[in-house]
Formats: sequence, structure tokens, C-alpha cells
Amino acid sequence: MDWIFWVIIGGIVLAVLVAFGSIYLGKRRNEVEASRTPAVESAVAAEPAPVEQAADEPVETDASAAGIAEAEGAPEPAATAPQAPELERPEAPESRLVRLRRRLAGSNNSLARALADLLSADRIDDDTWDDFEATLISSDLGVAPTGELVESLRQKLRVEGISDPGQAKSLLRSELLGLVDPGLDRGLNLDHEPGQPAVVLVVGVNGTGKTTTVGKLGRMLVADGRSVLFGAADTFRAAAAEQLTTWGDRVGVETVRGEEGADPASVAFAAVDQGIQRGVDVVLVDTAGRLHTKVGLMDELGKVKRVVEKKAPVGEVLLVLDATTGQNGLTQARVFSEVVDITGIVLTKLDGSAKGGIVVQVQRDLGVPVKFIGLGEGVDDLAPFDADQFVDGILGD
Ligand SMILES: Nc1nc2c(ncn2[C@@H]2O[C@H](COP(=O)(O)OP(=O)(O)OP(=O)(O)O)[C@@H](O)[C@H]2O)c(=O)[nH]1
Repeated sequence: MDWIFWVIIGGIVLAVLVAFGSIYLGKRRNEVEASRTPAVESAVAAEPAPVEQAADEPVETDASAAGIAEAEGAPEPAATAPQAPELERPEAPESRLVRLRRRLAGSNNSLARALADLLSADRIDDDTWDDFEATLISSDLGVAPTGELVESLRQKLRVEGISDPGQAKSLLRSELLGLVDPGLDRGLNLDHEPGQPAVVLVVGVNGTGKTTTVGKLGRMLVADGRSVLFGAADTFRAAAAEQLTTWGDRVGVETVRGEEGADPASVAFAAVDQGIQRGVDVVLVDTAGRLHTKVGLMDELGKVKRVVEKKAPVGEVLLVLDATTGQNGLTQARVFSEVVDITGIVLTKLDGSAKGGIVVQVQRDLGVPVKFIGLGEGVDDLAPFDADQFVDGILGD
């Protein structure tokens, strides 16, 4: 019987050991689980990283869209909407100056302020007129046109006894309008023979905004339903052709370019030749404008024009001038007009300049109309010049 007793005792001891063992093992497992959990959590937390990257992709698109929006001067470049197709839909040329007028007014409100000061003075004496005249001159209207305007305004205010600010402002408006000359033909000459494109040469000193203007103009012409080709005849600066090609990609226009340092005339020739073969409506040729010597410039631009005209007549030579350069810009303009027949002026950077009066001076000086104005760096920031809108803009209306 003894052995039965010992078997029972052994069984009890075994059962107790098994019970303790499983309690211990269960506890260990929990500890291991517990120590593992943070790692698993961090792994789970790490998982969204690729997802985040994937989610980042549209943000990258947004960034580029924002870049475009920023370049266009859109007020909220950080907008996160995916690239909207309308971003690339060109704006109708007619509505541009209306939209851009605020920018013009923002830059030129010194004129409106000077007029307000003039009219609010208790007594308009010589000093008051002198201040007003100084403001007109500082807006680059030029000494002679300013003298004419002030003289005429003084006389009319005196003769007609005008003291009402509204009436005085409309008088100033009509005087300014007379100086800007609304009667000038500001249309871009795009006449061309069948089988030949219209050719537009864009000239000017580097940095004035030539390439940008070619890009914006291409966009405007495309908006108008025309087929366009760019010619990168600024072969002097390596990046210039690249810059124009980028603009072309942006506005849906192909660019004909040559090797760096190639003869600008041969690139212009090739562009017009391509234009003929493809049957495009307009070839816009961007040129280099180093003001090294007048003779060098004459040789280069003269040659470009002569060579191109073996293929098709050049209908427009647009001179691009930076409005912020004032008298310097006028001096450059004179040099260019001596070497090539300018048919129109593009005044750029008027958005950052209180020098709207330069329009009057440059037209008088060169005897050619301002046809376009640049009011920003964006694709749609070029507007056909309209005398009425312009004067309203610089008067802050
Ligand atoms: N604010 C403003 N900037 C402009 C305007 N037009 C051009 N720009 C800027 O002026 C700078 C020079 O423009 P470009 O088009 O490169 O000038 P460019 O005459 O072709 O000069 P090169 O490329 O050196 O031959 C760029 O930063 C343009 O974005 C404008 O109407 N307003």
C-alpha cells in the first residue's frame, strides 16, 4: 500500500509543478508580448511612411502648380488643388489689361495722390503746381510733355474756373490721354503671304524681358487660335535657348534652336524655314541684344533680318524695354532704332514701376507705338496696350 501512497504524493507534486510552470510561462509570454509591442507599433507607425510618400506625390504636383501660380502672380500660390486644366487655358487678350490694371494703379498711385494734393490745397499757388510737376516728371513723363500738360491744365482750371476734384481729374485724364495718343495703330502686324508665316523679331538689351515676352506673346497668339513657332536666335547665352524652350513647353509652342554660339542668323533662318514647312501662322524670333558696339549690333540684327527675309518678310520688329530703367532705357531704345526699323515697343516691368509716363516719352522719341505692356512674370501678364485703360490705371481709377 506504501507504494500507492507515494504514487499519489508524486502525482500531487507533479500537478503543482505543472501548475506553477504554466503560470510562470504565461507570465513570461505576456512580458515578451509587452516588450514586443512598441516595436510592432513603431513598425506600424513606420508603414505610413511610404504611404505618406505616395500621398506626397500629388503635393509635388501641387508644388509645381504653385510655382506656376506664383509666377502668374496668383494671390494664393500655396493652393493645394491638383493642377487644374484651366491653369493652362490662356486668357483672352482683351480682358488682360482690365485684370492687370490694379497692378498698374498700385505702382503708379503717386500721380493720383499728387492730383488729390493739388486739388485739396486751400490755394493752388506756384509751389503746389511745382510739386505736381515734379511728380509727373518723376513718373518719367518727360520734361517737355510734363510742361505741356501742366500748362494746359493750369489754363483750363483757371479759364473754366474748375475747382471740383472730379472735374479736375477728368481734365487731367483727357490731357494724359492726349499725350498717350489713343489714335496710334497698336495692332501686331501678322499679315503674311500664303505659304509663309508672319515673322516677328523681338529685340532689346539682355535682361529687359525679351525671352519672357516671346513666351507670353506665344501664349497670347495661341489663345487667339494661331499656330506659332519660336526661334531661339539668342545663341550668345547658353541658358537663353533653354529658357525659351521651357517657355515653349509651358505655352504649347515648339522651339527651333541651334548650338551654343551658333550664328543667330542661321538659327532665325532655320526657324522661319521650319515655320514654312510646318505651315505655321507666326514665327517669333528671340534675339540677343548685347550692346557691345553699335556696329556689332547693327551687323548682328541687320544680318538676322536680311537672312530671314530670304524666306519670309519680317512684319514686326518689337523692341523690349524695361520700364524701370528710365532714361537708360530710352538711350538703349535710340541705339536699337538706329540699327533696325522698330515697328512697336513692349514695355516690361510696369508692375514694379511708378514710371508709367515712360510710355509717352518713348513713343515721342522713337515715333513708334507701345503695343504691349508687361505687368508681371507670369504667362498671362502681358497685355495689349490700350490708352484708355492705361491712363485709368496710372490715375488709380
Ligand atoms: N516684374 C516683371 N518681371 C519681368 C517682366 N518681364 C520679364 N520679367 C523678368 O525679368 C527677368 C529677365 O527676363 P528675360 O526674359 O530673361 O530677359 P531677356 O531680355 O530675355 O534677357 P536674356 O535672357 O539675358 O537675354 C526675368 O526674371 C523675368 O521674369 C514683367 O513684365 N514684370
